[in-house]
Parts: sequence; C-alpha cells; structure tokens
Amino acid sequence: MSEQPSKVYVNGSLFDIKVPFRRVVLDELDENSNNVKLDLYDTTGEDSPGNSGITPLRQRWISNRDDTHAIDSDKTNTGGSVPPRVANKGKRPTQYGYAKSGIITPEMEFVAIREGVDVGIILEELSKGRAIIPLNINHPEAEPMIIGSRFLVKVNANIGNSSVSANIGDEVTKLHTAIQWGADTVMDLSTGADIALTRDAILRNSPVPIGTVPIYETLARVGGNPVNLSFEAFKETMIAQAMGGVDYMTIHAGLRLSHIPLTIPRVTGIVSRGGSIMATWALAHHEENFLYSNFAEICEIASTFDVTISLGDGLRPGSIADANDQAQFAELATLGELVKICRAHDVQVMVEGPGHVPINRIAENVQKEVELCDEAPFYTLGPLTTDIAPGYDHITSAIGAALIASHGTAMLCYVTPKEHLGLPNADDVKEGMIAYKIAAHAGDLSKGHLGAAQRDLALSRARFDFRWEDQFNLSLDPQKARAFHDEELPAPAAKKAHFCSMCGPKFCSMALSQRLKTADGELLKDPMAEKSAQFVDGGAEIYLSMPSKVRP
Ligand SMILES: C[C@H]1O[C@@H](n2cnc3c(N)ncnc32)[C@H](O)[C@@H]1O
Ligand SMILES: Cc1ncc(COP(=O)(O)O)c(N)n1
Ligand code: MET
Ligand code: SF4
Ligand SMILES: [Zn+2]
Repeated sequence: MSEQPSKVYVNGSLFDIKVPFRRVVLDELDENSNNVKLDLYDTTGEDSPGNSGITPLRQRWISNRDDTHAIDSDKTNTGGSVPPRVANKGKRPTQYGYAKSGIITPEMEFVAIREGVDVGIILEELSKGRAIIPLNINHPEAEPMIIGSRFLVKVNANIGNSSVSANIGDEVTKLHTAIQWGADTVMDLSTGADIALTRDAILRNSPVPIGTVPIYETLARVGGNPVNLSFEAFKETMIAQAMGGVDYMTIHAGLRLSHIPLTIPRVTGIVSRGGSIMATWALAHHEENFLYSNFAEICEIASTFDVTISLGDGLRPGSIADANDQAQFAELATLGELVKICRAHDVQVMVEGPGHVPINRIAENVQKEVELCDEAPFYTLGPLTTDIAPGYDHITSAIGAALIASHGTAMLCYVTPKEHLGLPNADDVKEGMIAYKIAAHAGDLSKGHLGAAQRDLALSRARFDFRWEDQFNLSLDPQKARAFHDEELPAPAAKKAHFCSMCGPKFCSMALSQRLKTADGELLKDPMAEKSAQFVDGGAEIYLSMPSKVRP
C-alpha cells in the first residue's frame, strides 16, 4: 500500500537549521528491497498554519549577527504587529554584503541544502550578483530561497485586493493557495482598502518572501492622483513597508522622462501600472522620474533592512505588436545602470521583464538583459505569446515562460486565467500556479537540472509499470490526476490494472510493449536502466548541460 507524501527535514551541518522537503515514498523497490524515495522541494511552510501568524524561524539568526537592533515600535508606522529592526549605524546587513565578505550565513546553508548544491556555489553566485536571497530582517517567518539562473527556476504568484473587492481573509486564503501549489514568492499588489493591514496579515503568515510595489500604496496615500506624488511620500511608504518586513520591492526607476515619447507609436501604450503612474507624474511636472533621480537614497534605505530591489519594467510591451521596441530596450539599458548603483550599496537586485512577446522574439530579451544588466537575475511576467486568448492567458503565457526559463530567466511571475479580465480569486491562483510550475519545470529540464530529470524519470517509470498511486503522488496535481483516472475506472482493482480507460485492455500500447520486453529481455534492453545510469554518471553536478548563449 503506497504512503501519502509527508514532510521531512534535513539538518544543517554548519548551523542549527532544518530544511523541509516533501517525501514521496514509491511502491517501486530498490535493489535492497527498500521502497524508493524522492524528496521534493517544498514551499508550504509549517503544517496546518491557520492565519494567526507563523514561527519566526530566522529571529535568532538575525539577532545573533549583532549588526541590527530592534526599535521602539511606537515610533513607527508599519501597521505591523512586531517591533521592527534596523541596521546598526554604518552596517548593511544584506546577504549580498555578507557574501562579498566571504561570510556564510544560515540563510546560505539553508538554500544550499534546498537546492542540493555546495554552499560554495551559493556564495559565489551571490557575491557576483548572479543570484539573490530576498529576505528582509523584519520578515523572520520566511524560509530562505535563492533566485538565480544556476538554481531551480522559481515562480512568483501575484495576489492582493483592488478597489472593487477587498477582504483580508480572502488574501490570506490566496497566499495559502499559492504556497500549497508551490509559489516560491508572493507579491501583494493590493490597491484597494486596508493596504497596510492586508500586507501585515500576509507577511505574518507567509513562509515565502513577499514582494510589493510601494508606489501603489504611495498613490493611495496621496489620494489617487499621480500628479500629487512626491519622493517624500514614496520614502515614507517604502520605510514603513520595509519595517513591516517586505522582502522585495518593485521600483519603476528605469522609466526616464526622455523615454516617454518612444511609446507614442505603440499599439497599447504603457501597460505597467507603476510605469503609467510615473510617466503621468513626470509629464505633468516635466521633471525626471523621482525614483530615478533619488535612486541612491532608495538604495540606502533598502540596504538598512536587506530589502531586495526588483527593477520594474515600466515600459514592457503590452501587446505582440509592441514587443522588443525602442522604448522597452531604452528602459532596459537604464535598468543596467541602476543595477550598478544597487551593487555599490550592497543591495540585492533583480530585473523585471516582459510582458507580451511572440516566441521568435523571446531569446533576444534574455540576451539583452544578461548583457545590459551584468547577469542580475531576470524576473519576467510570462511572456504572453499571443493576444487572442483572454480567459486562457495562463496558457498563452506559460508557453512563453517555459521558453524564457530555458534561456536562463531565474523567476517567472505567473499570469492567471483572469488576466486582462478581472481580479483573480483563489481558484484562478491555483490555475496560474499549476501552469507556471509546468513552465518552470520544463525550463529546469531543458537546462539539464539533475533533480528535475530524476522526478520525470520516476514518473515515467511509474507510468510504464502501471504503478498508478506512484504516478499520482509524483504529479504536480495528484488530486486531479487521481480524479481523472477514477472518472471511468473508480474500482480499487483498476489501480492494479495494466491499462486505463483511454485505450482499454486490448489496445494498451504500454501493456503490449511491456510484455514484449519481459518476453525477450535480450531483444529490448531496459532503456530506463540506461537512462538512470546516465544521470548518475552526471555526478554531483546539478546541470548536465547549460544553454551556451546564457552561460559561456
Ligand atoms: C503586473 C501584473 O500584476 C498582476 N496584478 C496586478 N494586480 C494584481 C492583483 N491585485 N492580484 C493579482 N494579480 C495582480 C497582473 O497580472 C498584472 O499584469
Ligand atoms: C514580473 C513583474 N511583476 C510585477 C510587476 C509590477 O507590475 P506593474 O509594472 O504593472 O506595476 C512587474 N512590473 N513585473
Ligand atoms: N496585462 C498587462 C501587462 O501585460 C498589465 C495590466 S494590469 C496592470 O503588463
Ligand atoms: S487589467 Fe483591467 S484595469 Fe488593469 S490595465 Fe488592463 S484593463 Fe486596465
Ligand atoms: Zn497584458
């Protein structure tokens, strides 16, 4: 009888840490007659979390470093429920800063175990700025994760309310739905009521890093008219969000006043919310974007809390016709300048990308980003590969996402079936997540990721052996796989059958070819055993091959 997957922990060897995995125990037996086990990456956090806050596992790691201190929470304006910390004078407590000084942190060992790599690789990628660990010192509940092209491709889920619909409980439910289906980070993009309270409920219950776009809350605070924005108002919001624990912030600093005329020939203008807000302000005042002109000060603030900056793509294309245009790439060049400023301040940074892009124009986006932004991790919204399927944009975009991941994009921002139509609910969050877990995994496989290949191999073998329970338990959505199988053949005996309702017993090609193999083992060598040996020969390397375009 097959076991239900369970949570297991691997202990650190350098630090007192335990790293979670989801263990799948197969019905398949190894050469010693033990059940084969697969330990899968797990983002779900503690068991049965509820919604009253989870354990702050990093609290001691942070305070032990002695480079930050708690401040009197009465003097702050975070909307938060725990006293915030800030850096001691002259300190920049960032994972990038530590890595550059050769300091290994518990966070680094945690992600090394999670990714199945040596901590030396983590240190190297972080110190070169090719990877980031987005973790604010005020979000101790979060489990460390790493974003970089040499690691597993990550998926972000967007949630948050809007003026049309706002309920804090609904957003916490969406958070739980997103992490249940494997979200590596979640962005709270709320623009409706109770933005600060909603964010605090999400942060205190989130085992994954949380991102925001602070210009949204700033706009709400100044009454909704972009013309009334100011750097002072932005700064106040950014500090409050940082004290509450936001791990990464999208900042649309790359859209310069001089770029705006380049959008005139576009079919869909400026589709980025943050981009259209900043363009409105810059034109109204005929002044340079204040996020650009004050960027060094923004970095100072970020470095005080280890907030990662995600450079927003305010000029991303919003239609197939606008893909890879002058406006988009002019902004990307500016994002490259800003990457350097972040690094000079020890600030972790990634770069956001499009958008709507036909398949033939996707590779160029990664090549340009790598070149212009000095290999800072790329984080893309899709891209959507066609505009003709509203209602199915999780699919139009998962196609682009898989492709851009295969070229080296480090994190994919999901798109739900509601894109362009309305605010996603919890069901949409699940659909978006599944589509993007497929895209990310397809990307990992194409990059030759050993762990990814092993999971496919395990599922393929289960399928060929008619181990139905193993096939379900190894799949991205076990409930759905089981329910579909049981629709026509619900009897327990069907779980032992060497066919399903697709072809039936007489026409099952896999059953026929299985008999062929056992009838004459010499005629057909076991191709699976050969594949298996091939992967094992890959040794400790995570990648069997890397796309040469991205990583020479
Ligand atoms: C930049 C992208 O962010 C997503 N987006 C913006 N606001 C929200 C929200 N409240 N909930 C979910 N997704 C959102 C949309 O998919 C948009 O295209
Ligand atoms: C990958 C990604 N996710 C979220 C946003 C923010 O949205 P907007 O630019 O519309 O304000 C973005 N620019 N890119
Ligand atoms: N769908 C648009 C895009 O592709 C965004 C609209 S909602 C801010 O970026
Ligand atoms: S998704 Fe809706 S509200 Fe947002 S930009 Fe598009 S049309 Fe406007
Ligand atoms: Zn769009």
